[in-house]
Amino acid sequence: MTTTERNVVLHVDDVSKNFGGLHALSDIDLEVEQGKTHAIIGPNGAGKSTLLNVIIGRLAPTSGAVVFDGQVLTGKKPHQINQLGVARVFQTPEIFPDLTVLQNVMVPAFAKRDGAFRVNVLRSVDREAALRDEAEAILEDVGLADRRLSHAGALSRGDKRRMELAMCLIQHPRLLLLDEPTAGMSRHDTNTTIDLLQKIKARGMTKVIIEHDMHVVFSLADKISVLSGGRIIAEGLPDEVRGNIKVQEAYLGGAHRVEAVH
Ligand SMILES: Nc1ncnc2c1ncn2[C@@H]1O[C@H](COP(=O)(O)OP(=O)(O)OP(=O)(O)O)[C@@H](O)[C@H]1O
Repeated sequence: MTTTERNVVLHVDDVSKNFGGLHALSDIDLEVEQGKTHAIIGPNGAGKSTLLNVIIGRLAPTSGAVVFDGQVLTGKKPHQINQLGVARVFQTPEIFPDLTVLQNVMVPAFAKRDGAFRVNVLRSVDREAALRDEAEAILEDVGLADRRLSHAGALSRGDKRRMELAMCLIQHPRLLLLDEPTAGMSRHDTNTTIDLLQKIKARGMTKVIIEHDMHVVFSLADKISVLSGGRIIAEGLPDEVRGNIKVQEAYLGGAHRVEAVH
């Protein structure tokens, strides 16, 4: 089947990234289909965050290119890539600690609309009742409605991550990149986030997710790519990857089975 028939929206084309003499990524090819959730797993230091940072323009690849929906992202700045409909949730949430939770969620919507953060953004925030209604609905979705008037800096780590997810969702991204979205969350909050991400999937949003928690991976992923030592060593449907002996060996040194990681 050709990539057009499969409706591939994100192509990572032969990407390598060196840090000095370290080959963090070598010859990475990845295809992500419209509306699917593609998980990237692998041991610590495998190159997962580096790959995500190359996709969003935070790092320039040493060679190769990233193409989203027919547009070459490589060489564009992160905010330009964001304008094309690509949003991301980082391992360490990037938030405005002195603003309220509600204001934090509204700011990215203005940034997307205006192309950049404006000095008068807070004045605009007050005028935009419709946007506030949407932000409140999204906060309801992520389970933070009752914290909407709290200062963002006062939130727990898990709540900050949910707020950052809300900051992404209000941009209505076509591609959402998630770097360990449930890190720091309790099992209950993790399951709530899985439910939310499944709901988003039902709306057709394409997602790339980096995750160590195999419960999250196997709950959400349509396809899994396994990175080890900067190379993709296996790729396929969750059941194919689960049973792949190379993955068992590389991912866990052969000590455990992938499905045993919780
Ligand atoms: N800015 C940098 N400068 C030098 N080396 C780096 C840089 N960023 C990452 N590396 C190295 O590149 C390799 C891949 O790192 P990366 O953070 O992408 O791995 P990862 O799979 O995301 O790991 P983890 O699961 O621990 O987050 C590691 O050896 C790391 O030390």
